[in-house]
Amino acid sequence: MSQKKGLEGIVVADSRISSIIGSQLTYCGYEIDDLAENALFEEVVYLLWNDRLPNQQELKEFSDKLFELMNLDERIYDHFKNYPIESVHPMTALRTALSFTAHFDANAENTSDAAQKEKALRIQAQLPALVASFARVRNNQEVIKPKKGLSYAANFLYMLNGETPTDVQEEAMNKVLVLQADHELNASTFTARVCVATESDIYSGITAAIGALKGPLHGGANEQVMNMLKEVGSLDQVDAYIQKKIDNKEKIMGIGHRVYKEGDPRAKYLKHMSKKLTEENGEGELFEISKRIAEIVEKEKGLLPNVDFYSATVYHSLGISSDLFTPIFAMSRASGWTAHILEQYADNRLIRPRAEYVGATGRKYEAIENR
Ligand SMILES: CC(=O)SCCNC(=O)CCNC(=O)[C@H](O)C(C)(C)COP(=O)(O)OP(=O)(O)OC[C@H]1O[C@@H](n2cnc3c(N)ncnc32)[C@H](O)[C@@H]1OP(=O)(O)O
Ligand SMILES: O=C([O-])CC(=O)C(=O)O
Repeated sequence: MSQKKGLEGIVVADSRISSIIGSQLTYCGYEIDDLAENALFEEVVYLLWNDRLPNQQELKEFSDKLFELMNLDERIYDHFKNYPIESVHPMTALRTALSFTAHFDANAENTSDAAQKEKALRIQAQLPALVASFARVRNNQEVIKPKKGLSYAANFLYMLNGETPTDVQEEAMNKVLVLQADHELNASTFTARVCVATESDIYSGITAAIGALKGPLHGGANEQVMNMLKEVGSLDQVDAYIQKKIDNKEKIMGIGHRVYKEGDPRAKYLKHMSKKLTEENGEGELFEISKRIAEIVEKEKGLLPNVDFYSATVYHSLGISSDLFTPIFAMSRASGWTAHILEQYADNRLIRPRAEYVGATGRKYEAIENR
């Protein structure tokens, strides 16, 4: 296949934010394993935006500011009530809602460095509140405001469920957020960079990125993985189900990657977490089904699980509805999107590739009655 289809392997930017070499992923020079084991998601966001980890005082100020901005304008909570709620996918809702939040930001069009950073912070803070409040409004539940003193991960679960999460739940959510925060020039990040390279605003860049993440070949795969597991139903059905998909040349969701050919380094954490959490919930069979799917696809096609494969059962074990999986991915990836947008602004040039014309030539306009 020609490289130009899908821009495979084509380097189009210099970036200091994340790097993929073989199966090694780093954020600003820190290995993903180190950060997944030790870091709070807020620290990772700070790292991606400032190219260094915060000290204690900086982290406190940063977390306080995030908390402050998490409280949405009442009109934003209210606007969800005007959605034809039963039919709106949460990613569609998020795409609209994030765009709507720009209406409440007096600095939306301000292009100073300070204003751009402030907007990044505002977006990062508002996303969990948007996802959680949409989920509650569609279920006819009261919206829950963030609680002071909780981490970003815990506050999201609190706003979603109305209960402070257990340590195990908070740790799992934090880890998933850290693991998905950035990933070089994936499709949604590239989308964000293309958008703001026209000197458009950061809200437009993030709205465009949410749209790109939604697709099942990208972030939308996590929801499809859960649908597949439900469809398979039980361990004894896996082999026949997957063989049929392979025979029909259908893609198996959560498997394969454009860059990683020897395995996605994030998947091993998520696999481990999936095993632990599903067993604790008495749903160990879901993990066993996932593991068997991965074994068959590796044997038959030589393809390995990506970040979306085991994250599905991790989210499911946290009691999260499957159509919220991709919005949660967006909450995490917003940190990378905004980091890349700020990097693009700092050294911008319009992104405008070429296409090779392969269509008809030499046609002449013909009057409509003669066609
Ligand atoms: C956060 C993320 O975005 S991670 C990716 C999430 N997406 C998914 O999980 C969706 C399923 N996976 C896929 O569709 C692909 O592997 C992608 C989109 C991730 C990568 O795609 P590309 O690099 O473009 O690979 P491409 O789609 O060209 O596949 C190459 C070959 O492997 C096959 N293949 C790739 N992924 C899969 C899969 N999941 N199941 C079955 N076959 C697959 C293709 O059918 C193709 O086979 P062929 O050469 O016989 O036609
Ligand atoms: O990099 C990619 O193409 C997809 C991916 O894994 C991500 O966005 O995390």
